[in-house]
Amino acid sequence: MGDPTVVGSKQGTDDMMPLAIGIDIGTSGARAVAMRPDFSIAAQSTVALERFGANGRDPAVWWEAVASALAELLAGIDRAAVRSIAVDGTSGTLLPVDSAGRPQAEPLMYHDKVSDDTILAAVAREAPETSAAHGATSGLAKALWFQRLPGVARMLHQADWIAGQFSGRFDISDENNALKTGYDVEARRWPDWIAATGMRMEQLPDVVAPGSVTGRLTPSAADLFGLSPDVAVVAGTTDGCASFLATGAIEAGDGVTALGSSLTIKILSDRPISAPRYGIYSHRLGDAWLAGGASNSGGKVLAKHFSLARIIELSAAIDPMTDTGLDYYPLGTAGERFPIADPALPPRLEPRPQSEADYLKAMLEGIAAIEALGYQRLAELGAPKLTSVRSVGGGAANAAWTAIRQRKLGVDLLAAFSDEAAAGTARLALMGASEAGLL
Ligand SMILES: Nc1ncnc2c1ncn2[C@@H]1O[C@H](COP(=O)(O)OP(=O)(O)O)[C@@H](O)[C@H]1O
Ligand SMILES: O=C(CO)[C@H](O)[C@H](O)COP(=O)(O)O
Repeated sequence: MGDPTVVGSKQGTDDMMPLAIGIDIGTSGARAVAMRPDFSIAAQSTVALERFGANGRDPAVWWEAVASALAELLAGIDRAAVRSIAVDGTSGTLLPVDSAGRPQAEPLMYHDKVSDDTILAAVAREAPETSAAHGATSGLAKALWFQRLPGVARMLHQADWIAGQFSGRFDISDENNALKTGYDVEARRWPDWIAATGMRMEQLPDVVAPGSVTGRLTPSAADLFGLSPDVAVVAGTTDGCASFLATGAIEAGDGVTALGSSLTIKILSDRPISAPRYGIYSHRLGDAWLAGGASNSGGKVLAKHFSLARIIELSAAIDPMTDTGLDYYPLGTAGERFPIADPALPPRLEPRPQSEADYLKAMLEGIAAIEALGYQRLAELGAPKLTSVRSVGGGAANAAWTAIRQRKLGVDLLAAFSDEAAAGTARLALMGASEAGLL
């Protein structure tokens, strides 16, 4: 992916270097990053979804937020320098569209569950033990649910649909988004067992590697943003993979922990590791693999008990070098995906100490223990030895938590090149522009 140490963040229009744009459509908003070929960031922008209404599951709201973030980004750079655009989105969010890309139902978001027993039984029966398509939140379960609707031509992931607004293509996805919909990333095709679940194969999107060019801007998208119709649209990825790429981690054994609303960990591996019994799956990136999983623990649990201001205030009073010994497993509600896959796992947040700072500290310790267990499970299953961890997400800024994690993980915690998923996706946009000879 190039040398992540070549950095230098400069805002403005003072150079004529070509630019690639990465767009991240996430749980709370849309972000855009313009990146130069040396991976330095020329400009970035953020727009909250709520600016366009409270319904974060309305594709029209996603697009308004993306269009607004892109317009803001383009106002600060030379539009003629833009060569390519790629998009990442929440992993496992699916929507059914007609042949013109019009949504045929409200999307099912990444955390939505399909509760139809026939669908879940069909996937459980047909999917190989190692498939990431198992479970009620999988993309495949959602596709099987949606295919009952009339008028559906294709199932698209959130990132595919946004990219389609740029390219006019509503029939294509990337290997990372397709993983949880059952795509076989080792054989690089939709496997035959999917048809046996009852899925209409023609409704699944074509799949290409992240970073491949899928088309050019439509004349209307080019007009809307004042960009050349030669700008390449490049296959993107999931938000989790994009966050990994943004950090600049490139060596086998490099780990990345995302301390956002949830806790996601990934390690760069020379082989895929798949163990749905622990919620572990592997995304493919070229000939390397991002092995890991996502826990339901994380910042959302902290936010249930403390305001952000209180977290910051209390964290300053925490001594990270001692342990409370409370052994919490912080969850918002019962149910965990990784490193323990148990839909009924209860939260463990007792006994409650008198001091509020100790209560927060015990939660931070508990989340750090889940993170350490996650990396340990990956090692047990054959992942390379963990050599370092880079951190992204809101919790990465908490110094007391970082010190607690350092003790529990026992490896160097390194600075991330960027903690914006959009910067990881901009790297894919650069790959595509390079492939198309546009740099
Ligand atoms: N200083 C902090 N210490 C601990 N947690 C924090 C801190 N700042 C933010 N958070 C947590 O990070 C989460 C937001 O992180 P972010 O990466 O923006 O989330 P998202 O996954 O929704 O994109 C919130 O749930 C919040 O509780
Ligand atoms: O919880 C999520 C929603 O933001 C993440 O998308 C997800 O857990 C990470 O998935 P992946 O590893 O496939 O990128």
